[in-house]
Amino acid sequence: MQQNGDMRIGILTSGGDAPGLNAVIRGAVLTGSQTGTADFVGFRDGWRGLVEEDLLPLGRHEVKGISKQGGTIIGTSRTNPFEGIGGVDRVNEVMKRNGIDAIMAIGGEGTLAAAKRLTDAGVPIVGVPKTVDNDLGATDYSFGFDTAVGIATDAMDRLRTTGDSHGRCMVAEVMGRHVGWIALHSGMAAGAHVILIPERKTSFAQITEWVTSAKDRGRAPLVVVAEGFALDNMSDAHSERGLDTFGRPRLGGIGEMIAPMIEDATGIETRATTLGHIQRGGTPSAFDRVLATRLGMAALQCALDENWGHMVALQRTNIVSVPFAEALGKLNTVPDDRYDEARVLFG
Ligand SMILES: Nc1ncnc2c1ncn2[C@@H]1O[C@H](COP(=O)(O)OP(=O)(O)O)[C@@H](O)[C@H]1O
Ligand SMILES: O=P(O)(O)OC[C@H]1O[C@](O)(COP(=O)(O)O)[C@@H](O)[C@@H]1O
Ligand SMILES: [Mg+2]
Repeated sequence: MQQNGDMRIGILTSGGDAPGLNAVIRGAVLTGSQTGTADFVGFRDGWRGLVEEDLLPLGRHEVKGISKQGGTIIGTSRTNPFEGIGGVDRVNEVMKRNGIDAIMAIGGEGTLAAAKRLTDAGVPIVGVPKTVDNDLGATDYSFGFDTAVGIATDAMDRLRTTGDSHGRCMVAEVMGRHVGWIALHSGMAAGAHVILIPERKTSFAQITEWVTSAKDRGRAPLVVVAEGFALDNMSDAHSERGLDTFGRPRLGGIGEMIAPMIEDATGIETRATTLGHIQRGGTPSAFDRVLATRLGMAALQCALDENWGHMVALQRTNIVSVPFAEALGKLNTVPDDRYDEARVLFG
């Protein structure tokens, strides 16, 4: 690891939490301490802690044993760093007063968009991609996704035994606002008879055909649906819970919506389960802990190299760094051939 003297870095976690955030923090903090290259402070609750100057110490002691803990020990929020008392001048002032040389921002596309605006204005920031949905471009996988898939698969295995016992159709709704990676992977792993993802609008007639064909073979049909899925006659994803703090529709409820429709159309008793935030909670998988630790270590190196405006990413098995613009350029959607491959086994 390059020695750049002591750099003081402020870490923040922003946006929805994801299992592995703590492992990123630990990876960066321990490496800085071990190599004598950097020390760290935390900003509480994402950009809020930065603009409101709400800091906490982040040394070896604070990160002891946290890579197996879900959530984030420094808190998260959806504060916009440009709103209220925020803005570039305020960020510079808080950094200067606290002797902070650089910021490590761990977040999804919203957080990285904010980070890009600040970096473009001269604030030294490096990024770490975070998304359970796995929807960020430029990184093959992000931590949290593997854990979410594991939790969803376990839930579906359980839904299948109760579904089999009653001969029911079970509908499982999983996360996935714009992309269907969690649905595709957990659905394949659990042997679902139907997988519905935001990238592929599907007719209700096609869904009932798959459900009926599975039932006719003596199976209890399992339908996996991503929260962002829309039927081919719907213009937007189903939303019935108002807006989030950033003004976006809160998704969820498509499973509950289609379950009675399936029952009415096929005569098969149908139940819906929404997995919701269970997918984001608790212990990260070993894969996510390793990925998150490596990303934290690499993000520190990115800062020591003064590679501002870059985020670290997993490409094949390597950790690389890419400009924010590249990461934000395009969503990591499920390619048609991956969906078509799974579709062969539907019904
Ligand atoms: N273009 C932007 N400019 C400034 N702040 C932004 C921008 N986009 C998002 N943000 C801030 O970053 C926060 C986190 O983004 P969000 O999309 O909610 O989570 P994530 O980073 O997980 O994708 C948002 O609530 C918002 O306050
Ligand atoms: O309930 P919250 O925190 O507003 O978040 C819900 C959204 O966050 C997500 O879990 C995605 O989070 P990521 O940004 O980690 O991909 C979506 O699947 C869901 O729509
Ligand atoms: Mg987001």
